[in-house]
Amino acid sequence: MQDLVAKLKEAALSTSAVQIREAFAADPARFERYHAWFADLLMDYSKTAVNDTVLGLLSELADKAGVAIKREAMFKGELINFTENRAVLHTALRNRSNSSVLVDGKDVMPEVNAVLKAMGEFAEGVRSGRITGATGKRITDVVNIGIGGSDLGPVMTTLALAPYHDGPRLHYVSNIDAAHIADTIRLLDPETSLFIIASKTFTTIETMTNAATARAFIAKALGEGAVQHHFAAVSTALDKVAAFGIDSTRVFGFWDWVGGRYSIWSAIGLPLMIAIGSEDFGKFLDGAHAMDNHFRSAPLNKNIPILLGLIGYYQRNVLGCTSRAVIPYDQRLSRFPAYLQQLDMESNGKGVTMDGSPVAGASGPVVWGEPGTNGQHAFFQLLHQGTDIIPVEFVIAKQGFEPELRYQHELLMANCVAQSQALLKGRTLDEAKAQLTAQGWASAKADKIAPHRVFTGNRPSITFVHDMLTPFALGRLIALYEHRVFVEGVLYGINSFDQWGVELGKELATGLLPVVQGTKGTEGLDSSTAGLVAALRG
Ligand SMILES: O=P(O)(O)OC[C@H]1O[C@](O)(CO)[C@@H](O)[C@@H]1O
Repeated sequence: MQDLVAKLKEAALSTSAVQIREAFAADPARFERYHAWFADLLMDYSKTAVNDTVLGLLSELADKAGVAIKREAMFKGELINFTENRAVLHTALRNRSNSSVLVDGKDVMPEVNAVLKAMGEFAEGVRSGRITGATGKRITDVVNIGIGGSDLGPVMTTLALAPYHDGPRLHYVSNIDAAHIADTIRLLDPETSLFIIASKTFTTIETMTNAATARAFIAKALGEGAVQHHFAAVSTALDKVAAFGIDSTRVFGFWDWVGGRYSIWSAIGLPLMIAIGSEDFGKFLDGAHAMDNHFRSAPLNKNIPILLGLIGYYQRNVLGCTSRAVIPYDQRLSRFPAYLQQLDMESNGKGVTMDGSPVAGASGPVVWGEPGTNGQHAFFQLLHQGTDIIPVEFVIAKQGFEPELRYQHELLMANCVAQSQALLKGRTLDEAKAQLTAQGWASAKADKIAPHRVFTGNRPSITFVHDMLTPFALGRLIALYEHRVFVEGVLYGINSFDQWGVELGKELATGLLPVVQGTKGTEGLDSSTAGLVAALRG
């Protein structure tokens, strides 16, 4: 592996000697060579610093790291999350072919289908008004209480699919900060509210605490007996859900082989299903399944998740880019970057390889972003003229859902393409001077100001274009990014499916609670921690 990385570093020197902008000048058909289609989804990666040598070496690296073998191991339910002794089978949740998927010799598909059916019945019952609150009133507001993977997926997808939202209003409460639940409850009529407690483990302190607050809200307003009518739960820990007092007919299970950040396809997707209906939720699963099939079968040079993973790895580990920005030119994808932060950074933010030795180079980058065009008026300055090179990934649809406002969509598209063009092209000192002189500036003044108006250009971006942000397209897009994270994880040689890095803070918070409450002293704490606790206690 390391010899290939060294060769890639050499190749990268020659590529950057060529520069992306010059590569376009030298090869007018560059786009033809460096783009891929999957149905209506286009990936344009011609504006990245790759050439055939780099792609050839990356493909060798993928072979050597065993991307194809490990991909099959994942789809077949092998225990690839070895630190937790678990299979990784979010793909089974959207296995629309229904072919059997074995875990420990047992086909998981009958259970997957049974939960999906139960979710559908419940969701349609709430949507139609057949399932009501304790006083017989129709449910108008559904509140999902969960955090991390039990929140980000449903929140992000509910916003993304707003044009399909014809069920009750959805609210999401995640933060332990009382402000979150208080501000939500203030909007609710208890008689017409349904709470879904979503937690894989059913132990997460934020979720359990917010759930208790919600329970008290219902019990106080409608009596203890009403609780069963106003709560449902999604979890793998059915015993703990029963102890909370949620009726077993309103509990939707999933399995330890579904990672939290990969769980939107499971019963964790229940709020989305209530919002858009089971039929459109099925189309969302169809889209992800289509991407799974593409990932499994397309040749490497046409395989969009593999290409995205290879280029992501190259930018991070060979070119040394420490972060990447994902900029959807789609307001409804406003939470997509936040969703990707958990997906990518909780998966690939690791320091040791599978055998426990330190990662040789870098592992996953910082992932961040905001929708365009808003980002243009905030942080794009740094993307264009800052000293760090930050690869950008743009996502845009050919059509919006507002045909009567087509002009606005045209402006959105023009801006998206213009940003990738500006990152590539830049503006030289001579061009900046010429522009100022043409505007009538005196030569000395133009000389002084021109350097501030120079854009280095040659800044990489990938652009995804699809027809429209339908449930199918959204499922496909999320699955695409899941598989890119998988590919990069294999190249880094790490386990992308555990998350031990979140444990220490949780443990320490538990220990600090009595100190913050004042029932335990600050002895033994470092002076900063003790000082902060003292300041907070006042
Ligand atoms: O669904 P749970 O068990 O409440 O966990 C919530 C989130 O907490 C984490 O374990 C990290 O703190 C995530 O991986 C997970 O998505």
